[in-house]
Amino acid sequence: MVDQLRNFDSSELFKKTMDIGVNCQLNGNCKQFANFQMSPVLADNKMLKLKKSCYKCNMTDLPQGLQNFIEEKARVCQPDKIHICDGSIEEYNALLELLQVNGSLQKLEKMDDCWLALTDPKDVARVESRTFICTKSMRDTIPTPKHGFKEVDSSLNLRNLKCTALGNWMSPEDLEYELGRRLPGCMKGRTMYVVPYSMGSVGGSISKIGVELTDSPYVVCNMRIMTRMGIKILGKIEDESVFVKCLHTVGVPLPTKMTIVNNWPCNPEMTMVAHLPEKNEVISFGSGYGGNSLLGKKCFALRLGSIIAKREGWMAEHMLILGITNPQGVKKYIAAAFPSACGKTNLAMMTPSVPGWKIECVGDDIAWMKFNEKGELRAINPENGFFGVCPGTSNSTNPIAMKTIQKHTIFTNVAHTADGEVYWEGMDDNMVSHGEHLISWKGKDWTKDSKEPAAHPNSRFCAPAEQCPIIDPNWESPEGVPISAIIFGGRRPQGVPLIYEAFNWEHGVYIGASVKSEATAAAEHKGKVIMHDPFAMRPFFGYNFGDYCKHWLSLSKEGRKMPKIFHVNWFRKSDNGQGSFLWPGFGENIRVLEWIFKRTDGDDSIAQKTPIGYMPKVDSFDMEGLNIPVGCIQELFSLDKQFWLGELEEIEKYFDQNVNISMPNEVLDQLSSIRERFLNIEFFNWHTLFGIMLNGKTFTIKN
Ligand SMILES: Nc1nc2c(ncn2[C@@H]2O[C@H](COP(=O)(O)OP(=O)(O)OP(=O)(O)O)[C@@H](O)[C@H]2O)c(=O)[nH]1
Ligand SMILES: O=C([O-])CC(=O)C(=O)O
Ligand SMILES: [Mn+2]
Repeated sequence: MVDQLRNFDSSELFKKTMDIGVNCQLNGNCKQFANFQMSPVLADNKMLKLKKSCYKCNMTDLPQGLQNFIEEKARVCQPDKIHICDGSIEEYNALLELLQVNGSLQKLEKMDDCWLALTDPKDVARVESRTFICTKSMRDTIPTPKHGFKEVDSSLNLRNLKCTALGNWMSPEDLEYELGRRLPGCMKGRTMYVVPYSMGSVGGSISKIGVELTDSPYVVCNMRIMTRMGIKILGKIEDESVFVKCLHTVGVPLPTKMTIVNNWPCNPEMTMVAHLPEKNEVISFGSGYGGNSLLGKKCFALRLGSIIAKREGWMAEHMLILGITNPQGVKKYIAAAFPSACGKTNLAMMTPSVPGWKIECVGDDIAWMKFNEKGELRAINPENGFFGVCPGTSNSTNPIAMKTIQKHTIFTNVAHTADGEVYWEGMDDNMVSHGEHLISWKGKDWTKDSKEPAAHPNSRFCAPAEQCPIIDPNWESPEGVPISAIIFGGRRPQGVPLIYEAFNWEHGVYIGASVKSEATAAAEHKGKVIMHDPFAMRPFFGYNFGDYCKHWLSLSKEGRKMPKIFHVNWFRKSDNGQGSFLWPGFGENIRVLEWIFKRTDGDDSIAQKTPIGYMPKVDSFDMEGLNIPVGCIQELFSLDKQFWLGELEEIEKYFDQNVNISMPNEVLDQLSSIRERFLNIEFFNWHTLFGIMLNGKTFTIKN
């Protein structure tokens, strides 16, 4: 029977009716085999029971462009079966059951329709070193570094990959070679799922369509949460040019001699995530995790998205979007870009500590933003769910996220209790009675005395956005919400104050270009080094960063209401970056948003000029009820001249070496102006409530 399956001619398949989701009897007829979903582990003739009334689709009725795409990839990847996803709840449940039967998912019995996947420990985060863009001209993708490319380890198995601090590039010829030794037969023994999806509400003016072919039912289930997925999308595909073509495979054809760990097939030695902007295509091989496999997210919405956005004059950014309402009932929207695992989900779902203020969530990771004909910047969240970091999420830090993830959620790499509840580092103690033993993300017995963490630092929840108790009423608005402010930020243990504001758009572009942050667990980086992460987009640029800066600069035009640009830092530490966080963060961040809110109203009485931008003035910053020592407040707002001169020198060197001749002069001019202002400090009014450190001296000047 299996042999029969192997031998079917995929082109035959396309002449047949794709009758999906209907109970079929196994009768050994290849033609019919092609036509339905069956679990490979249910070979005892127990059919996966899909309820009636699922989508019935004649393959030849599918849009021609889609038929061509499926056929082309099926010929190469040679799946045993093809399943066109209808996106129904019946299909979702059947896939969850399939994953449960084959041991890739466990049901979390104490929760409502919640599931746990434990991955192969080799496949736990995005692999930036194996992620690249393929264009004819290298210059389109990356700036040429002044002192040559990074050395590429031959163990990557990526021929002639050109690696830089601002992205990786491969030529079409080399890509062809690499695909040639990966794709042929890569889906043997598996089902190829066809996942049509929309980024943004279906039919919205900023929305776009993608189709992901994947051999991972785990990916299908997560895509159903993260995107609008299923047959409702098919009607939107008129021709080939309107959808982004995504191909994903775990890279483990069956039968296999490879050791499969945790029933999580993956192929780390051969993993690659390739983007082909000239073909509107993404090809991801070997990893099942997060941004490597849910191709609508980073690959489409950010990397290809940023290219499309540049071409069409809009922006695709790694930003949360929130609605903020003041005690008088005035509402605004703010977008914020922080690098991975630096607090976007937390800010987007914040519970304000100051009474009277309200936060509502539009999105927690990605924003697509476009100026409308009135000159307003309108933003949509192209996603449909949250793929959020678990560790650190608790009823005290992010109660809204905790409420969001109690049902219909897929968890990956968290710990769990014997009776089926989730657990991770930083979760409220009363969620799980301690002393009780847990099972760690590695599937081992775990107690609080264990040396290894219970959950992987990059463990994630995947939950439908509509479950968020503070989801914004306009979160699916097709024309998007109006953006009044853009915030940049990162983890800066030293030197960078809690909040400052750009003098103008060009200065804001410089601030975005100079974002730096301590490395986190969201990618493969080791240790706590401070890395450059311009616009929080370094791993996600689809094209040359110099051109990206030019694009941002070009957005400021007559007649447009340009949002004000800010920089925040929740992560400054005492003792020159060695001690504890100075700022309580989380719900207290509302105090910073309050200042930003007032600034977008044009309140000049609350700001003063410093060399790096506007900062809060005496008494303008709401400190009431904040229980932290005055010394901490002073340190949070202090500006150290030597630190900043060093910082500017380092950024200048980074631009010079890595962006080189691609960097627009406007950005470099901003850097020179900041240095100039530091060297001529008397130009500024230095009086602040908090005191400013200059040359190591502290001036605390009362107004
Ligand atoms: N100290 C402090 N930690 C924070 C704050 N906000 C978030 N964190 C922690 O930072 C980690 C990541 O936060 P997230 O909100 O999930 O980060 P993200 O930017 O959405 O991450 P990605 O999904 O990877 O893009 C969690 O452990 C949080 O608890 C804050 O204001 N202060
Ligand atoms: O892409 C991922 O795996 C998760 C994510 O949001 C990020 O890393 O920023
Ligand atoms: Mn992210």
